[in-house]
Amino acid sequence: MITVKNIKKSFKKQVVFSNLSLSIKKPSIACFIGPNGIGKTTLLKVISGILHKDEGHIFIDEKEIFSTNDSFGKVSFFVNESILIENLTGREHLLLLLESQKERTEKLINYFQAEELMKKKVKSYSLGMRQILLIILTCSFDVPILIFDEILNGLDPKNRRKAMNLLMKLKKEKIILLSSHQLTEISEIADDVYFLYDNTLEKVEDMSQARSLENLYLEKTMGEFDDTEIEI
Ligand SMILES: Nc1ncnc2c1ncn2[C@@H]1O[C@H](COP(=O)(O)OP(=O)(O)OP(=O)(O)O)[C@@H](O)[C@H]1O
Repeated sequence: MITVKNIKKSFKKQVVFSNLSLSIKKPSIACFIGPNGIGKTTLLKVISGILHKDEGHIFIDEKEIFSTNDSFGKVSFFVNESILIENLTGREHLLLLLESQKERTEKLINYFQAEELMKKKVKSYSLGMRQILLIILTCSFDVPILIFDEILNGLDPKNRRKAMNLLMKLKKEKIILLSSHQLTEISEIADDVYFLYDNTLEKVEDMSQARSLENLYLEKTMGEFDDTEIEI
């Protein structure tokens, strides 16, 4: 269970968000959507304890989270590809994992048919290959909360479908937090969608009412929409 109460985060003078609250009580997929630069990644990092918040409270299973020390063993989050080490192979990254996670990891490698990928150095990886490694690393931890930032980015249709099926399976027993711009896929797998915009976190109450999540998104951000033709 995750409870977020009135959190605020700023970088120097820039307030990214303030007074945001959220409660997720049962295993499910919750996805954060919203414009570029609005604060989705920052919110995921704050919830996981990677970034310190300025104000407010975060509780995971009633334990207050101040840093990754508090979320350790409860949350798996590999932030994004910047965490990968270019001169190591995929397999060498897996050496960071505990012995108890190895069986799970091998199942994931097999699932993504990533045996060859694991032998290569990360510096030779494409965007999609990096994403697969991040998914394998994150899911190797059998913890109650998994967090993915833009997990579906760069995956080809087959691997995207595999990743979605994996999330659908894992959500039966875990809370999964995602950020994404892939609204069609998100409307297929997410139980709850939260729209981060204008310093509010609005839950999309009835996704069936919206003709599609994308239409809803465009309606909300229409004021910003500028269809001026480019002079080039
Ligand atoms: N380490 C940092 N130092 C200073 N500003 C930061 C830092 N990280 C993020 N920001 C700023 O915080 C704001 C939110 O960024 P964030 O990465 O959370 O957005 P996002 O919603 O995930 O965007 P996108 O959809 O483009 O990935 C942006 O204005 C960004 O420039």
